[in-house]
Amino acid sequence: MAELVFFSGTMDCGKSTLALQIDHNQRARGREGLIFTKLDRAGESVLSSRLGLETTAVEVGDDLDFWDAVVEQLTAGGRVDYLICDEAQFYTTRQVEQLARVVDEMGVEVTAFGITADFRTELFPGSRRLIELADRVEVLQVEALCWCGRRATHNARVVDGVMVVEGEQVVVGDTASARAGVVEYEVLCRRHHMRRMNSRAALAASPTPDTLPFDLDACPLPPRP
Ligand SMILES: Nc1ncnc2c1ncn2[C@@H]1O[C@H](COP(=O)(O)OP(=O)(O)O)[C@@H](O)[C@H]1O
Ligand SMILES: Cc1cn([C@H]2C[C@H](O)[C@@H](COP(=O)(O)O)O2)c(=O)[nH]c1=O
Repeated sequence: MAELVFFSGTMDCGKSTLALQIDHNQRARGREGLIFTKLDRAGESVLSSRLGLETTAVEVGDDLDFWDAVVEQLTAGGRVDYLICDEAQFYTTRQVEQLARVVDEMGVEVTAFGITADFRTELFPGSRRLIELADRVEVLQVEALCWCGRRATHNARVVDGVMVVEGEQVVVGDTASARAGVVEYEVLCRRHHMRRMNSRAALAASPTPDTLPFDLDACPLPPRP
């Protein structure tokens, strides 16, 4: 029976890599599918992994209708066994509802991938609807790590080395950028996200440049805004 599955987690935990692997394995067995993405860092209509692999994909604009996209493919004589949907946090709630309908009424397997929450720890609309509707929500096996060694569970936005907690929900970016003024992201454990202690702040607070404060008491709480 077809399912709507949501692979969810922080940035940099291997979601796009898994999306490419699932597509590869399906194709290797003669199954045919459609690949979708939205606002991938590598550019329009590309699904890219930090491991260096990428593939072309359909760019999901706000007016794309998944039901219509599948019908169009079938009408043109194509087959659609599955959909791979990356960066699904950016999809609209209506689009996630269309995905559920594609599963239930067309029997097409839909696997979606996306970050759960934004830099303020608030759910993205697409992720919220996927959590509400998915048959299964899966956490990836590969652990992205906080600088302290704990499993990373949250995404921090960093500008010029400083963690920020205000701004637009959507700003495309990567987990490391050397360019000044450019938004970058760092994955953190909850403790360090709540303390607003990214790796740069931890380094500044450590007694020597080589020692990060693994002792939580050594991490000062930032002043309340
Ligand atoms: N040079 C590398 N060698 C081995 N693994 C790497 C390398 N660079 C990135 N990775 C792996 O790729 C993962 C990120 O994969 P990606 O699919 O781009 O993540 P996501 O889509 O979740 O943001 C990292 O967690 C790490 O395991
Ligand atoms: C936390 C957060 C992230 N984003 C953007 C940054 C990236 O372009 C994508 C996530 O991509 P990945 O393949 O999972 O690394 O989301 C954002 O726009 N807003 C945020 O708060």
